[in-house]
Amino acid sequence: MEKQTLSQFLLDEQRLRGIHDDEFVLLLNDIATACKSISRAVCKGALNGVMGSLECENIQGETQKQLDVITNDIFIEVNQVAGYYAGMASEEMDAPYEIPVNLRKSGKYLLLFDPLDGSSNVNVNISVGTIFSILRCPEGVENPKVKDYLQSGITQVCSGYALYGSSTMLVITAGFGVNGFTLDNDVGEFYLTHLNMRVPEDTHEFAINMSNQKSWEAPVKNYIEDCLKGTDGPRGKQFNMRWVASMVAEVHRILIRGGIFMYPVDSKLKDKGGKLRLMYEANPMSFIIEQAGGLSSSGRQRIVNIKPSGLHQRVPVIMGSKNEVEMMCSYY
Ligand SMILES: O=P(O)(O)OC[C@H]1O[C@](O)(COP(=O)(O)O)[C@@H](O)[C@@H]1O
Ligand SMILES: [Mg+2]
Ligand SMILES: [Mg+2]
Repeated sequence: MEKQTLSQFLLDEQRLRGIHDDEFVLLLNDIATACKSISRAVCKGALNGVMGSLECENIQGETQKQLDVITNDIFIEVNQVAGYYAGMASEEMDAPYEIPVNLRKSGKYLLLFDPLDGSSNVNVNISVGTIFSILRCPEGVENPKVKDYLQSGITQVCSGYALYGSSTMLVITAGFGVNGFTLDNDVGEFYLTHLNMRVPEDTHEFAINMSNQKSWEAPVKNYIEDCLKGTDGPRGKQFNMRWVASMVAEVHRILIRGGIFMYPVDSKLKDKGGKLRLMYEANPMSFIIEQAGGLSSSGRQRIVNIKPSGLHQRVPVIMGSKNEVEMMCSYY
């Protein structure tokens, strides 16, 4: 079988379907480059001396940067050079990052990202990832402010994630289905390995942090209770459970074999609105899941319809196999 690189795939889509402009193809290549670089940093693990989750001193007494910060810097550095973005916002930065004036060119887009998702897993060698979302910069805005980023998920031009697991994968959507690419480390290229990914409509596997059970809202409690009753309960089937504590790994599993992923609001999170961030996690992953035929909801509304009120806003998240998400939401 002929292997197709990410660039070849994007150029083919551009030529055959006329769906991307040159700038967009180049911009996705930069995202891929940043993810390759992060993959190297993550894979080096303790050899890089950056496994700690807090700033700490290495054996030479030098202050080490935590991997969250290193991956954030990589993402900015690689993606700002070409000048396609008017600005960037990250889970790791309080305020939007302003692109230096000498690097600003067309500046058509805004880039939002979670550079290291599942970071609590990094020093125990469990899969982590990077999540990104691309929005259009409002017309005529050269130096975007927070309000310019506060666009509903439905307006995303593109979103995706990189998963640093047993292999490194890049999974993207630009609103025309979802495609997955696997990094060939020998060549340093992402190759198309998962064409037109689809989430199976039914599942008997849920993912939720069960340790929060006593703090959940009634609909979540009732839904999980019914799942746990197995073949004798109202669902009439035995459920399996997974919890990696890396949203990227969880969503990837669901894309491959179906499932439902939930991080609902609970009494501990009520003041914050939820655990996961709308702009950096919930929206980009919802775009992917919906483009693959799944559903994504806060329990009360479609996530991509939420009008953001803040850059770091948090929301409840329920996403995955269509029929199971519909069933879960019916408990609300
Ligand atoms: O440790 P918990 O409460 O189970 O939370 C796990 C969730 O938190 C996250 O790790 C949050 O992401 P960050 O690591 O980017 O902060 C998700 O990936 C994951 O689903
Ligand atoms: Mg995250
Ligand atoms: Mg993170």
